[in-house]
Amino acid sequence: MTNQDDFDARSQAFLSWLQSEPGAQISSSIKLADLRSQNQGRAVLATTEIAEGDVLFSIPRTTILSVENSGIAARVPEIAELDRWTGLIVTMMAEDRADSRWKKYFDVLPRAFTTPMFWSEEELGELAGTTVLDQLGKEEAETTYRDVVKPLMDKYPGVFGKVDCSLEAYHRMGSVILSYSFDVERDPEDEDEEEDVTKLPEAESDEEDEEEEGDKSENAMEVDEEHEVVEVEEVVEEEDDDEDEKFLKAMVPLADMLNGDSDLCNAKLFYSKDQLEMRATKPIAKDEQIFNTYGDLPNADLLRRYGYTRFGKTKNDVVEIPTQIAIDAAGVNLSELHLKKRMDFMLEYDEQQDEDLLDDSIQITISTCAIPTSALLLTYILMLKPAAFRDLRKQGFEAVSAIPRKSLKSAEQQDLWLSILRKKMNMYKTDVVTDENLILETKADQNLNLRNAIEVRLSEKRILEATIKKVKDWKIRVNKSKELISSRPTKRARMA
Ligand SMILES: C[S@@+](CC[C@H](N)C(=O)[O-])C[C@H]1O[C@@H](n2cnc3c(N)ncnc32)[C@H](O)[C@@H]1O
Repeated sequence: MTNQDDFDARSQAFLSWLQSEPGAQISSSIKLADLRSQNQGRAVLATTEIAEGDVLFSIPRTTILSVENSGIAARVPEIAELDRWTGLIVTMMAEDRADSRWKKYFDVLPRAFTTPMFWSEEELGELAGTTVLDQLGKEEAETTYRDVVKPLMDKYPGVFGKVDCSLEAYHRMGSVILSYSFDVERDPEDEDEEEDVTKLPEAESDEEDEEEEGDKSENAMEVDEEHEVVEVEEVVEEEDDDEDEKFLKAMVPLADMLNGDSDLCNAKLFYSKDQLEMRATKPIAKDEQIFNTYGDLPNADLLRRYGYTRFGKTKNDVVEIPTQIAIDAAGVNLSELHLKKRMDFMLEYDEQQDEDLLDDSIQITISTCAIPTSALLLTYILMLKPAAFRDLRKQGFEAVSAIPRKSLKSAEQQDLWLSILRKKMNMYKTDVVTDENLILETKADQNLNLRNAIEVRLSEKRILEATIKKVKDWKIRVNKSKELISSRPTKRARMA
């Protein structure tokens, strides 16, 4: 059998299996297609014109692959104690066998990935300076495998004796879940009407949360009173206990065969009590690809989670500067004790005012290319002369919020931020000009990983370049503000 025949046969067998599941329905207006030549794997295409609101397919809740639907948890009670993520990994490792109910589904799930989790050390080196490396979580995952997953599998040879229990299989399932799973609300009937829409477990800024909410309510469609459907979110990674209770981490066959594109998204998954339904959210032309959205993610996140980048489409990109770099630079003249006092003050400010001066990283978005006010406040407070800091502390947190914005853009801050931005720029392996040349000669079909790495790091460096220019252009009215100490390290600090 040729590779192509095998690919097509798997797609066909998968669709036949799904159609045979009681209650499952797949419209004849869609088909699975092979877009491997475009590095997009399987994809769903329209076979006819589709109207907005049309149901493309409907999957019973009983068909989804989840801890609850698999019989494994009944034989391995410890699975109930695991977090949703690890629980599903362990369940899927046990289900990945010839006689599994989901065998035909496993046959179309990937066994190889283009995500950096599977890159060589040399390839990872190409991502130096980007946030992808910090957020990879490979060591953490391997610790969970060693300390939790492997001992559990060894304890139940009757369940795991004949399946692949290797670290590779564990990483593979983790990656499948990261890029294919959904968070499905467990029991929509228990919810207040207002809260029917699934929420993103990952904490975004308040502003973004509000936007998400608005978006979802707009998209949530009601069919009729008994058959209410609400939108299901593509999975995000972070966990907390509430989310564990409310949302089921699940693999939804066929729903996960839609590729993602936040600009071209024309379908969404909605749920009712018993079914999950993929519906067109726009009119779709014959032969058009049907896209879901994975959210407005920066290319760095698309690469880390899904193994692709949107070539040249950078509108969601961000640069993240570790906050520690700003603290080290701005606090260079402070003794350990004084630095601690200021940090404590800001920690309390963050808690009480719901601000994020001391987040792990400072994010500069491509849409602003500007230092966030919270970051300017952080370095401003660290650079205050001792008497000015004592005054500020005495006046309390309202005085922090009332600091005039123009004081934040002083000559001292300008010097400091230019040095921070340049430091971040120097963390990348190459400079902008080198990458601009390199990207032209690095073809995706010849070296996809390198091409993706260049897409991510070049965009980040361009954001930094634009931000440096903006900071240089700050309109500084007073030459030297009296309340700030110079950002330049003193002799004592430099020697230390
Ligand atoms: C939920 S699956 C979609 C189905 C997948 N194409 C397949 O063959 O099984 C997500 C994966 O599809 C690929 N993918 C999704 N959207 C893509 C896009 N816009 N461009 C390139 N690859 C994409 C990535 O490999 C991603 O990890």
